[in-house]
Amino acid sequence: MAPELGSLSVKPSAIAKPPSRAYVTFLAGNGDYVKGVVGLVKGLRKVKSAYPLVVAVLPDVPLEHRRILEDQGCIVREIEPVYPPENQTQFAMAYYVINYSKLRIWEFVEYDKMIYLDGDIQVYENIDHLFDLPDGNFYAVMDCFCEKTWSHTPQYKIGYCQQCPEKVQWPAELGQPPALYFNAGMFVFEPSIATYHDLLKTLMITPPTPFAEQDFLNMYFRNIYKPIPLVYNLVLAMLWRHPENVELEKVKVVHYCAAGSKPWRYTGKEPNMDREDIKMLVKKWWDIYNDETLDLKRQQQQPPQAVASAIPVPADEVSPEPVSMQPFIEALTQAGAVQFVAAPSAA
Ligand SMILES: O=c1ccn([C@@H]2O[C@H](COP(=O)(O)OP(=O)(O)O)[C@@H](O)[C@H]2O)c(=O)[nH]1
Ligand SMILES: OC[C@H]1O[C@H](O[C@@H]2[C@@H](O)[C@H](O)[C@@H](O)[C@H](O)[C@@H]2O)[C@H](O)[C@@H](O)[C@H]1O
Ligand SMILES: [Mn+2]
Repeated sequence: MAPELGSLSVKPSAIAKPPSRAYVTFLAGNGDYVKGVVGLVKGLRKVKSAYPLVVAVLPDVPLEHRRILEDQGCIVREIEPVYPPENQTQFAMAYYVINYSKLRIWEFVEYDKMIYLDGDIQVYENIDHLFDLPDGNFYAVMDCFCEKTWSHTPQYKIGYCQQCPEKVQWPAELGQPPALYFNAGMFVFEPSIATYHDLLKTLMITPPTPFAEQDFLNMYFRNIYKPIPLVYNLVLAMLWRHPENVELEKVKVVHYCAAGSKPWRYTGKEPNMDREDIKMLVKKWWDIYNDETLDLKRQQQQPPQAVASAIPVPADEVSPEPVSMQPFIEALTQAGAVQFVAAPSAA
């Protein structure tokens, strides 16, 4: 029976709900990584990201730190730690054992899509367009195997790196070259309860390895991993290990993961830390961290019309141009296993 006009009702499922998206980071301990997260949320604000920053905090993150983050507009979510099975593994860094707790973010299913960023990452150009990448894949930037932290691996021992596979050929007697391997400091993913439970179940039967959850995530997502250009996660060691692959002026996201490069602990004494580009990137981080006009409280005190002028946003960052995803998507659909996903032209 045709419904009367007045009684027309639209099925809830017919009302398309806007996709729910957020950036997410991970914070553990009562130390100084909270500064990294404050810098990150201010950086996302400076590039006018349209999405919030969720912070997955372990129980040991003090209330004072949680308040600082909430005052900056972060959504603070407490998570329980995740530990790998009992093991004798020597992690590349002893504290890496706590990084398995990152796996809890797959449980944040109130979001359809999330971009994970380490707390030692800064976003210098808007990357919101990455949320429009096709669903069903795991997007991240390829890592580099040349730092001493990799000295336990066969690729390090023969001088092979995926960043320059033609420089030292992978010897046939070692079988297939290693699968493409991503840095787990930044990735685009879709939270899912089924994936979350399967991740934890798989973890319990997977012997831990030196790069902890990064190795585990590479193994787990190897069939749907799609490399994205390094402009989305500049692992600092690339500057001295593969300068030919880096166009610093095009880099959108910097990952302060090289030893001695955490801006809030920077002394300039460790190897490579006296480089001019490192000093410039550390200053760039501090400029945002110290910029009070980027503090949420300050912004809320000013009438909206004043806010736009209060933040001296460089011309190329003013209301970021919509980025066409087509080139990205075409590259993805054509990409076999190996090719990069080319950055969109306007990116
Ligand atoms: O004491 C710590 C160690 C790590 N982390 C979090 O875990 C991430 C991964 O650790 P880190 O970035 O130090 O690893 P790297 O990328 O330098 O290897 C950090 O960015 C933080 O988000 C933290 O909050 N507290
Ligand atoms: O727990 C393992 C960690 O492994 C990764 O860091 C490494 C990796 O990038 C190496 O390639 C570098 O040589 C090294 O300096 C750097 O610390 C992730 O950045 C981090 O989020 C986390 O997953
Ligand atoms: Mn990191």
